[in-house]
Amino acid sequence: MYGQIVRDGLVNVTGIEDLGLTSPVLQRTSDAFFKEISPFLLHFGMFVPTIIGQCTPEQQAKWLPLAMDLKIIGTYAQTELGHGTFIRGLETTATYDASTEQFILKTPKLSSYKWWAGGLGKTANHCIVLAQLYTKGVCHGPHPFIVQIRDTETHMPLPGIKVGEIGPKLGFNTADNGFLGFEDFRIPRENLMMKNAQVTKDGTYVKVARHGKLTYGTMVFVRVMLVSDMAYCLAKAVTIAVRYSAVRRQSQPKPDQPEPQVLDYLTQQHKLFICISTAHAMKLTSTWLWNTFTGVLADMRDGNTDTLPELHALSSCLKAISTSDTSALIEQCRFACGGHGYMYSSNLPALYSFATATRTYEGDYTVLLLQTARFLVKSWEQMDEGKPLTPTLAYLEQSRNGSQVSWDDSPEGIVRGFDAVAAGRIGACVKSIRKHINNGMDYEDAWQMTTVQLVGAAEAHCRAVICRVYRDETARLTAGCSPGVKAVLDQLSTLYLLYWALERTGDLLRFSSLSERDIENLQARYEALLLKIRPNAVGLVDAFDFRDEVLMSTLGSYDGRVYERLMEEALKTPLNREPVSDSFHKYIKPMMQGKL
Ligand SMILES: CCCCCCCC/C=C\CCCC(=O)SCCNC(=O)CCNC(=O)[C@H](O)C(C)(C)COP(=O)(O)OP(=O)(O)OC[C@H]1O[C@@H](n2cnc3c(N)ncnc32)[C@H](O)[C@@H]1OP(=O)(O)O
Ligand SMILES: Cc1cc2nc3c(=O)[nH]c(=O)nc-3n(C[C@H](O)[C@H](O)[C@H](O)COP(=O)(O)OP(=O)(O)OC[C@H]3O[C@@H](n4cnc5c(N)ncnc54)[C@H](O)[C@@H]3O)c2cc1C
Repeated sequence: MYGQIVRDGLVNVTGIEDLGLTSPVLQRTSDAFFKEISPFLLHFGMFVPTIIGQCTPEQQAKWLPLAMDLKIIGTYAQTELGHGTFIRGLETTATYDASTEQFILKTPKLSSYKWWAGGLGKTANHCIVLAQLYTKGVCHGPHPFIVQIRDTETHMPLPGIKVGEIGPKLGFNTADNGFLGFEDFRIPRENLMMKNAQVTKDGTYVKVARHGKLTYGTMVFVRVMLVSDMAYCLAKAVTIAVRYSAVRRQSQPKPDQPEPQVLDYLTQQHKLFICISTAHAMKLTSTWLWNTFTGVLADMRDGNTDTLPELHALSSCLKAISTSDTSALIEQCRFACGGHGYMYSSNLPALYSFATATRTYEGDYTVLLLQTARFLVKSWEQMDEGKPLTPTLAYLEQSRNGSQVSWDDSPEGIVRGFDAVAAGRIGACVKSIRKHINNGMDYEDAWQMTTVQLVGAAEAHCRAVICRVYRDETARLTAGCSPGVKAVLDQLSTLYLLYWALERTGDLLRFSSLSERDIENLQARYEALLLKIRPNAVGLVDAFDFRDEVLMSTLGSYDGRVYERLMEEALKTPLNREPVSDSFHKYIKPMMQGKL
């Protein structure tokens, strides 16, 4: 299994590199090789971006060509057995020895061992290691180091290195996630990645970057990328589920009628059409986020880090919500396919196991939403002090006078409704924190007592951002489309708004003038829209344009030969090589004969 996945991975990487293909094609072409994950994912996904983001030009000149030519294979080892979220609590140390101009790496306890890095177990010979930097007896916090861990000729672990694979997981079982321990392992001073901080030969620590969190830059980049990855992953899952639902016929609602396509059931449309809308919503939002990200990078190149906090807040909540929504909706796609959706050959289990992992890695869902909440509360307090708000928080102004937003069920009105919900929930959090403080709590305890509400406020803010971006970008991009295409894409964006308005009626009743009758109207409009989308459902997923080789699904292939493909895959199962398993003769027959 591992050998084959490495072979496929190299064919994929070297083949595409030779063809000089761009990342979208890389993304689609890669998926034609793996149902799960390549052991080389972290090399290109984090090792190379960290060299670019954390190394000086001189260091890049040394390491980047080696990495891009696959002369070294890397990964990103930050998480430890004992710490993942709390980076400032990482236990691996890098202590500078000025007499030899080296750092000494140590994992002092079992809990200090690096754990999880993709490709670390058996594939990588280098890695980025986040370690607490000590020099002249002072700890300067977590810093990135580039560390060779295996001999590039023999691939044997270097002396002082303990490395191996962490074992089976829910998914990602071809990712070769590993563990790594250091026993007084020495690396040259130059292996500290010195773009944001340096250590001179005599051990003097020099802070270069104005912002203390630029070390975390790779995580922001990956979070931004993951939003796009989620759109792509969900689009594959809903392509499989909609195509299968068009082929599958089941039950007999009317005695004199043939069994209908299950796609004709309104409940099936309710399960699946939000998945089509969400794939579009996340793709458009990810492009908007990417443009925001590149804008902040440009500002930072000019020495201006003022826009970084908003980018951190946006990337955190959009990564959390996109991965959470995608995990839930891919599972919904599986549910929609009945028993055959549970077959590994459907590819829905593998898509689910990938998506649900993203809810955790690169920042746990709750933790990242609390990071966004921290920014929202600070923004509210700045608004109270009369300071200007950042663009994505302009809606807070509407809540300043505390008046309730009047409900308007037009698409723009619903977007304003979500703004009102976000503003109201943030305001409620601020009120809760202040109440606890007035009752004698310190700020940290008052914050902790409000965290359940804070997570909800961050989710509401993120939903409001997605709704607004999805609607605005759809309007902008369909301006030049044919009326037919515009109508269908408008239906999808309206469906997203109606779906989430119905999911959040409690909040809308609390923070707008929404009435019971309005809710009835929303429900009726939603159901009517499902029926309108039905005729275009298969065309909409075909438009995602996944080749069968990329979908890798017995249920989602373009020709619809579902039952033939299921049987073809079943007959390939090793257990079907012989009519009678040798376990019969070894165990079952003796048992039947009372001889066990
Ligand atoms: C081709 C591309 C392909 C991409 C796809 C690749 C897929 C690869 C597959 C799998 C890889 C998985 C890899 C990993 O999982 S790597 C490990 C990821 N780990 C994490 O994400 C850890 C999450 N934890 C954190 O981010 C932080 O610990 C924290 C939760 C933010 C808390 O940190 P800390 O306690 O230091 O921070 P505070 O809460 O006290 O905040 C201090 C101030 O710093 C600001 N801050 C925090 N983080 C950032 C950041 N990333 N960027 C900018 N600013 C940040 C925070 O807002 C506070 O600011 P303030 O002004 O409010 O004080
Ligand atoms: C498939 C996969 C691949 C991975 N690949 C890599 C990799 O290549 N490199 C790497 O370095 N890491 C990798 N990781 C590790 C990943 O980054 C961590 O698992 C993730 O950051 C979460 O940290 P944790 O596991 O310590 O969970 P914890 O933070 O211990 O979370 C446990 C629980 O505590 C809660 N919690 C934690 N802190 C707070 C808080 N402040 N407030 C409220 N609740 C809190 C969480 O919400 C969660 O419910 C990978 C993980 C997975 C699953």
